[in-house]
Amino acid sequence: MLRIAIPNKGTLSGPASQMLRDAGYRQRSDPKDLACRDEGNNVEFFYLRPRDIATYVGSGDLDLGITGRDLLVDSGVPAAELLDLNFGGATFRWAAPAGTLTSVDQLGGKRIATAFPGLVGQYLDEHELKAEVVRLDGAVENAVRLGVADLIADVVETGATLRQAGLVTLGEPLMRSSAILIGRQAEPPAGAAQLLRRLNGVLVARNFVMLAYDVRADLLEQATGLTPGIESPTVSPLHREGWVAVQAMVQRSQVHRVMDELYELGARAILVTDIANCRL
Ligand SMILES: Nc1ncnc2c1ncn2[C@@H]1O[C@H](COP(=O)(O)OP(=O)(O)OP(=O)(O)O)[C@@H](O)[C@H]1O
Ligand SMILES: O=P(O)(O)OC[C@H]1O[C@H](OP(=O)(O)OP(=O)(O)O)[C@H](O)[C@@H]1O
Ligand SMILES: [Mg+2]
Repeated sequence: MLRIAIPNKGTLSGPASQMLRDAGYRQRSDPKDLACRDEGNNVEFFYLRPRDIATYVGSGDLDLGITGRDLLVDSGVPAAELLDLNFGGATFRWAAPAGTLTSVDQLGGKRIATAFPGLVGQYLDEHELKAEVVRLDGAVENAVRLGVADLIADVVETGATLRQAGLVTLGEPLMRSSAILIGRQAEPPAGAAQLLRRLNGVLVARNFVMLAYDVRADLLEQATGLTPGIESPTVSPLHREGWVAVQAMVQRSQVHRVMDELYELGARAILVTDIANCRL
């Protein structure tokens, strides 16, 4: 039975369970449950702190896990990223009170508050900078005004927490994070192929829609140029002489532009449908 670690609390917890549900797996019904067996799919889920998940997967005690890329790097555990799950996106950034620091070259000798000392330490080593890392558990944005640090390094999603604390970001992000599926090594463990196929199916279903339209046959080349699909568009004859029906997958983020361009070309009956799931 495949044993998979997923976040029990926090930002990644709900979306991770939802993605697994969308992929056809059973999930806990009580948020206090710490494990859930899905006999039909031969999988058991263990609900753990996202920060601890790399430890269980890196040691080989669990086969796979869902955690944040920043948490994996921070842990220092040599586990491998198998798949970007495309939720829980955030950057990890330096921030300081406005008007104090202007460049990351000034980090040397400063006190840096963070809940990610591994990630920050790695950056400082790589850039041959010496600074004091003040390890905190959370609410890191308070550290500067309370006097324990000169700047912070923390997760930034909307930037609202930084603004409220009077902090501004400094330099480029240390990293861009999102939820990822991790394994002990780059080669997925035995029995993981079905899970990976299903998760990829959910990712594609979320990112693409199915577009269908009718177009004059002499405009088909131009129309399919706008909707090349993933492999190739499906073209079917229409009862109406000289017209064809086309179906193709289109990126959800592009669909309105593509519909406008198809309409201008002369396509009609342009319909968009959500894809519930797929295997490509
Ligand atoms: N707005 C956000 N706040 C915190 N973490 C976020 C946010 N958006 C994405 N993440 C990601 O979620 C992971 C942190 O999750 P974790 O559960 O450890 O903290 P949390 O969601 O802040 O919960 P808590 O602090 O209440 O324990 C990291 O990978 C981080 O990049
Ligand atoms: O850019 P934003 O959208 O404001 O989000 C980022 C903030 O949210 C998280 O804090 P959380 O609420 O989890 O509190 P914590 O610091 O105690 O973990 C994170 O640690 C940042 O402080
Ligand atoms: Mg938090």
